[in-house]
Amino acid sequence: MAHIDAGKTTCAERILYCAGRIHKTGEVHEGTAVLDFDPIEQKRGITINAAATSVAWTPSSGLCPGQAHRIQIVDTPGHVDFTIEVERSLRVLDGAVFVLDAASGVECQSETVFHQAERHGVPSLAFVNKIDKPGADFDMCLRDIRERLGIEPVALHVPLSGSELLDVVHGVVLGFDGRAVLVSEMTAAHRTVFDAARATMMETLASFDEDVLALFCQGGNADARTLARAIRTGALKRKVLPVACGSALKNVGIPSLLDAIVDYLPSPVDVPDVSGTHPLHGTPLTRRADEREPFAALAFKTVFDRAGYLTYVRIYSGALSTGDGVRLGRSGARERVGRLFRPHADQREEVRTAFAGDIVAVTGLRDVRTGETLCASDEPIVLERIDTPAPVVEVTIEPKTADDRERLPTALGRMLFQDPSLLAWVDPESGEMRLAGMGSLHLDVTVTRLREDHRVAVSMGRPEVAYRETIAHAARVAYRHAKQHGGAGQFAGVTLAVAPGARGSGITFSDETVGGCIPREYVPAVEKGVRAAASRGIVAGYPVVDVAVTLLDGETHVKDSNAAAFEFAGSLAFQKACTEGGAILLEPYAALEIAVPELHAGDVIGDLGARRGLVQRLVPRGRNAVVVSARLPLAETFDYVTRLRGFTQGRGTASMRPDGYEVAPSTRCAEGGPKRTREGHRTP
Ligand SMILES: Nc1nc2c(ncn2[C@@H]2O[C@H](COP(=O)(O)OP(=O)(O)OP(=O)(O)O)[C@@H](O)[C@H]2O)c(=O)[nH]1
Repeated sequence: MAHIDAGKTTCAERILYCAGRIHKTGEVHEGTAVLDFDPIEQKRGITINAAATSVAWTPSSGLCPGQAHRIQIVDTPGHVDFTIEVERSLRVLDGAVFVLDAASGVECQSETVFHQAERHGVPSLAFVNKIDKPGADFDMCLRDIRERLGIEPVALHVPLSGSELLDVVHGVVLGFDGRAVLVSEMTAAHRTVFDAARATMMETLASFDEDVLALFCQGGNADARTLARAIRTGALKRKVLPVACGSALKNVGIPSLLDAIVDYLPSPVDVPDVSGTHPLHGTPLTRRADEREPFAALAFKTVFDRAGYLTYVRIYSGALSTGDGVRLGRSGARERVGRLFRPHADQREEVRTAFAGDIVAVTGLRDVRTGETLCASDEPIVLERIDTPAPVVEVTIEPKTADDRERLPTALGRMLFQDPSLLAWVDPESGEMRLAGMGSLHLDVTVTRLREDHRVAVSMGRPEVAYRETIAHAARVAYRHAKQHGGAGQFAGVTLAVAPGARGSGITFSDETVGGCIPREYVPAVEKGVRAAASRGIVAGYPVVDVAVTLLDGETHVKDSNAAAFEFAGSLAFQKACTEGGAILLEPYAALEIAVPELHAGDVIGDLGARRGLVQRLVPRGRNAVVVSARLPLAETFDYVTRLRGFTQGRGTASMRPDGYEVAPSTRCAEGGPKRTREGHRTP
């Protein structure tokens, strides 16, 4: 995982080469990388899909020399628009290699993905890539890791030149020639560098490892094994970040990176038991990564391919064989797996059985979406699902011909099934087809895919940001729903309080009723009604967020009250309360990082001011360059990169990520934002 262009794909290609999986390396910039196999990726020179593969690796040194290991690799995209690929990969991986560009250090998106890994409890290992590049600065990267990521780095290597590394754990010099590692003794000059790096390493490890601490206090030096063990403990507990370095392009440092993956990242058996819940009674359950345990796996990706749907699953416990029947964790539905494949980019190797720890692609599953649990029919479990980020940008799409119009629903249906960060709906007022995604690149790629993969040509309107709604102040309302003339009646009374919640808190619901004024079993129905109303919006049809809802009181009728009546009352009470609470529009914001030559910094800052941006930080980078960090409305970023290139003569680069919501200026609220209606437009 990494910021865009840090070198993930190049790194993964060299790993495949060094491990003997491929015999010739492909290049991203020539469109020949094995892992960027999709024609759209090759044309654009970026990764869009997370591609899975695996290699066999036998470390030559370290904690388990001579022991064969299998490393499963998922190469993720760096562009923020494809964040779902990172999210679903991190959800099922045991460790992450965090690739940095040695000349750029920790960039905006690197910070995001590192914290994403932290959120999933996934231990990381950093690889400072591109040490061959002019301006490469390994010490700056270590400083950035400490300051921006808030974790202590442990340098495993020190780059001696663009092609040689000093191995700080083993005290030798490493050179690289194709797949071979050339180990040589240190010279006197190397020794000075080594002593300083080793002392720093000992000091860092002594902060949590007793053995290293004892040696450190006596002024002694630890042997390589003691150090490696301490680094492993620190890395798995996420107390330190081991940092390897090299140049993927020049094939420097890759075998050492593979050794470090084996030594410092967890294997499936090191990962704590995977936890889930019983689908019926919700009781917590755990499973060990053991093939004798009942089968449990998580589907993390589905790809539509010539042979139908191909579902990628990570097996957590037990084993899965061709033709096995499986239960879907949530719905309890049964499906039968067809064939099993070990993926290698767009190639696959068929296997009969896969075990705990494996990542395999299976055919035959028709209704399995991202985040669905597959389990043994007699030992059901539901594993934690995969979070889907909310789309922030929308467009109108228009099929070009009658033929395209006819084929669009099927094609779009398949794309929505594969990509949970995409939404599509028909605007009930205008009858237009709307598409929402993570950014303009995401939508652009979707439209290209519709044309190239599904032969459906559509034109795309101007991208617009996806607004949200919230309330300005607290309110309290009582609502009574009574329909009691003739036949079966409907009665429910609900008193709700709404209050503005913290940004990013979504809708929180708490029940403070006493004395059984609303029977226990109807409280979830009230909550369901509230959430449904929130998703429909109050002022302009955008989802309502950041509201704390409290159920205070209610009324029940012995005969005429039921869940449907309470759901309806909850929904209406919430709508009324939000209207009284002054519903307002929120617009999405972006965090932006702009690297420019110093002489253009003034222009950049002036332009940001004109776009309602707030400059947060100005940090010098290398010689004569600065990095400007700013926050501005997402709507102001659509043509930013083109404009920036214009006024910096192509020398400025910018990267951004969505960064929450802020109240939209009142003029926009008065306009009601883009035209929306209330009913059901958000259903995919
Ligand atoms: N000088 C130098 N260039 C490199 C190195 N590694 C990769 N590159 C170049 O950097 C560019 C980006 O490399 P990729 O491997 O596509 O980077 P990525 O992180 O996979 O990119 P995305 O997946 O699109 O985010 C390509 O032009 C590579 O040739 C390196 O070690 N040194």
